[in-house]
Amino acid sequence: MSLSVTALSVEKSGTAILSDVGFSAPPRRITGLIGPNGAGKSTLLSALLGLLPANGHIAFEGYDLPRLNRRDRARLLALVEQSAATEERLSVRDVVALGRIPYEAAWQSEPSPEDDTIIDKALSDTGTTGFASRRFTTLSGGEQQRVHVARALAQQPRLLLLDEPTSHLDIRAQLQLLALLRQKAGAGMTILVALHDLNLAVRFCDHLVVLANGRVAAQGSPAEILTPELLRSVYGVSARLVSDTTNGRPLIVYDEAIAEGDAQIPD
Ligand SMILES: Nc1ncnc2c1ncn2[C@@H]1O[C@H](COP(=O)(O)OP(=O)(O)OP(=O)(O)O)[C@@H](O)[C@H]1O
Repeated sequence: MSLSVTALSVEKSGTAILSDVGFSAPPRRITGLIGPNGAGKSTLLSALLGLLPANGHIAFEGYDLPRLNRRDRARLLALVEQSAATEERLSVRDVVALGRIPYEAAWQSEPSPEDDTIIDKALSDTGTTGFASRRFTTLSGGEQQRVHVARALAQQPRLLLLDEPTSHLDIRAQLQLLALLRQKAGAGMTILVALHDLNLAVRFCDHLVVLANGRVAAQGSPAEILTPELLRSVYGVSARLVSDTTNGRPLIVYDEAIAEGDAQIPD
């Protein structure tokens, strides 16, 4: 069953940040959450994880997510945040092991042999095995980002949420991460990923949800919804879509930012 969000609203400091947001993310697929700066993508991901008070309905695989306790929710879904504070002294392996906390028995102080296998797999999937014994804070931004993905994978979620997971990655690491997400979706994970790179979104996502001004401006397959009109009205750019014969998906070629008054961002 899909992730289904209905009439979701979030306020911060008395300001409406998300209003009447409704969308679904198909199971075992990658859904891209796109939209300009400030559209509400991070707020939406935090609300799905239950980190913010929100009104509305969030259902996943028959569960009413806001009604689940923290531990059950953490076994069902994981979030890779844009930036996450991490305890200074932890090794990379310790950070990834945090993903196993929702499964720990009350008396358990060390990861079990089964946990160790899962942690090893998460490290190798993200190409971070070589850093395992390093102190996390000594890693570069891109290396840290991959470790945060490993921590979320170690959580073995059925629903994986990622907030701009490619922002610090070089192009090879970006392609590797998105290929890994495709593999995880193929193996049964439902994935919702906020992305700024629309060409990556077109190439790797099965479904897109476009946020603008805290509302859903469009949702559907990349080919259906990414039109020059949408790029103009939501992002304020003039752009063309050209066909890429290698994978049948279009490529976006950006021409220029249009004058602010010309963009018609939906209210
Ligand atoms: N405490 C607050 N009070 C008022 N507005 C806030 C508060 N916190 C966040 N906002 C606003 O909420 C909006 C949505 O922020 P959010 O971080 O969800 O956007 P985003 O789509 O993830 O942006 P980006 O692409 O820049 O990461 C922004 O305009 C932000 O300024």
